[in-house]
Amino acid sequence: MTDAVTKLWEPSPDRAAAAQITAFMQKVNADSGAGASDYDSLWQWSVDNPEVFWSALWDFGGVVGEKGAVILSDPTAMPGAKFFPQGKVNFAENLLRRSGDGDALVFWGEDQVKLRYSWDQLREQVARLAAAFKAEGVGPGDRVAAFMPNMPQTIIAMLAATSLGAVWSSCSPDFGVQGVLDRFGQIEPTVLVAVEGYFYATKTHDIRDKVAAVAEQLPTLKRVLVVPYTDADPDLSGIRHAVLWDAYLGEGAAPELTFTRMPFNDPLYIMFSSGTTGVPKCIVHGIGGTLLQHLKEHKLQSDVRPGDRVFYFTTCGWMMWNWLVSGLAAEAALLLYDGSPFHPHPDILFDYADAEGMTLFGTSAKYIDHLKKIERSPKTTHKLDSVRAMTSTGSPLVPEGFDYVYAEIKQDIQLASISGGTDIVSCFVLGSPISPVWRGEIQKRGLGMAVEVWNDDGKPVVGEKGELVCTKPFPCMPIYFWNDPEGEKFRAAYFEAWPGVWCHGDYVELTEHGGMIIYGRSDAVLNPGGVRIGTAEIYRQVEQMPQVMEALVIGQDWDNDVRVVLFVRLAEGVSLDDDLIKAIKTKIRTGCTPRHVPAKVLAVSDIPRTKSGKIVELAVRNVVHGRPVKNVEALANPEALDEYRDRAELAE
Ligand SMILES: CC(=O)CC(=O)O
Repeated sequence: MTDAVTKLWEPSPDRAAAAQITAFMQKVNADSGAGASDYDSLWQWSVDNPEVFWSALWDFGGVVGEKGAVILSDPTAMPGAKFFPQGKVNFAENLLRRSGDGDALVFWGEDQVKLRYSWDQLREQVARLAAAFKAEGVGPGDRVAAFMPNMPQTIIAMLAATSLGAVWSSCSPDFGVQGVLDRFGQIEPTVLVAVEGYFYATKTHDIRDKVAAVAEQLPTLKRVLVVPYTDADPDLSGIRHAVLWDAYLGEGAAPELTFTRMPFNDPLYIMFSSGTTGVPKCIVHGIGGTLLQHLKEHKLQSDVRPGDRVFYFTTCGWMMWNWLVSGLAAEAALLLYDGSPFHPHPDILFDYADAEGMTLFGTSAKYIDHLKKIERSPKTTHKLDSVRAMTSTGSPLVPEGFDYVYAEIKQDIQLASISGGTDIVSCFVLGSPISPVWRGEIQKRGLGMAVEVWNDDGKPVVGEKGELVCTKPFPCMPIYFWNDPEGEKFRAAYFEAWPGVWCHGDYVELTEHGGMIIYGRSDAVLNPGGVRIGTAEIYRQVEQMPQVMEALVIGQDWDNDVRVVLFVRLAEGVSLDDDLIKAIKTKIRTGCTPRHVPAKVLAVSDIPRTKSGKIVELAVRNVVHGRPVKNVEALANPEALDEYRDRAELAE
């Protein structure tokens, strides 16, 4: 049920000609006879020739390291294929390839703290910290964990750890003690890097008690390195093994920075599944796979160039932080922000864009939806001259969100809705700087990613809804799950539906433009009367209504069938009377089909979400069915679930 689709943007011929992906295409045409003339033919060649493609990408991305003679071993084993099995790289070495006094990191902690590091200063800080870590005994394979905001010291610590071949894992300081222990307790870190407090929505949060409790319960810790953020001289007497950042880094001449080159497929990051279905799974990503994939996504798919200024609104508990920091490998400066994106006022990120010459503005669909709801018009209040691309993720960006960006933010911009996630620390589908943007569609499938949409019979379909699958190995597949020696949890997570094929769990449609529409998570699909409905189809309709701020929809088991139940958070001063319920149902009936119309519409004051902002349909479904919700620690607002429990309206 795709509407007539409008082309909203197209790169000018000059812009397309100057894009790095064009240079890459010319190179592989000349060197390897790729015969590509546009994005789609380049994509086809890349998935048909994975060894040539990923090897060419290594060269084009200027990867620092040793490639080895073998590009791909066991090419048909999935899982099991290995890219660059003899390759050796160091992640930090690749990110610190630039030097000089130009900006490498800029930081705004809301409007409270501003910091700036040049490439040389960044390198010096990394060198000091790496030497201190090394003296502590940190080496290859050891885990360094961070309980940190998205600030420069987090990146410095990651680079110092990975320069030594250590493995990095992070979560944001709004996590509760149990949430941190559920994650870091599994991976047994040697060092914890933490702040003493953080700012959110202009308030200061002192987290020393949380840090102390975490340190107490992580027996493997040798050191807790504390970054003073909200208080320059905090009392750390309650935190075992605590030392302040400056004291730990030391004074005097900085030591020389060296890099331990590690096997390409050794661990770099440990990420965590959102964990609302049990203790979070520890997803381990490899050094080389992450590096190569991010080089591709930055340079080719987002046209990030040396000297660019890349921003993503993220915490370091979300994989978009890992994606952002790799921008250093494309020689871009990173614009970091921590805190609320709406404080001290709703335009703060646009102030940041103008003040710092932002070139890529990365954000979430929820942020765009919210700006639209509160009727901001950044194009009239800000210049935004430097911004060439905007990316959106976290949940599907609806067609009206595309309209809003072009009408109210900027007309000449590549708007790339992107999607993949923690499981691959990157994207399956994302932007193409040489292709049009069609309303409501993610532009393209990522180069080298053999993404298809399969129907229930496991047949590829176009223009029909189905499962997003990837049929061939790709380098940024997790290398394994932590504490899963036989790989059982790993296989169960991705390869159960179709052996040998990655099934991502997204309910999607491949369009005639080679673009993708995401209708929601497959496990949240509603099934009234046996008809499959993606949750995003319903959100798209109700969130257009000014009375509705946000919505969450589930299927409730009812009378041997499933009925659709819609929860709405209403705008201030609006109440859910019969007229509004009728208007909501009419909007859904006319925008979708009678099958989509909810049997029940209920008002709630809050929508539960994970700490990275994703609404948790499955947790609500469990609460409504009286089933336990595992690991509520993963939620930003677990108390919100109470409103969904034992609702009398859902018993009749
Ligand atoms: C790239 C993404 O898919 C990010 C996310 O939604 O988690």
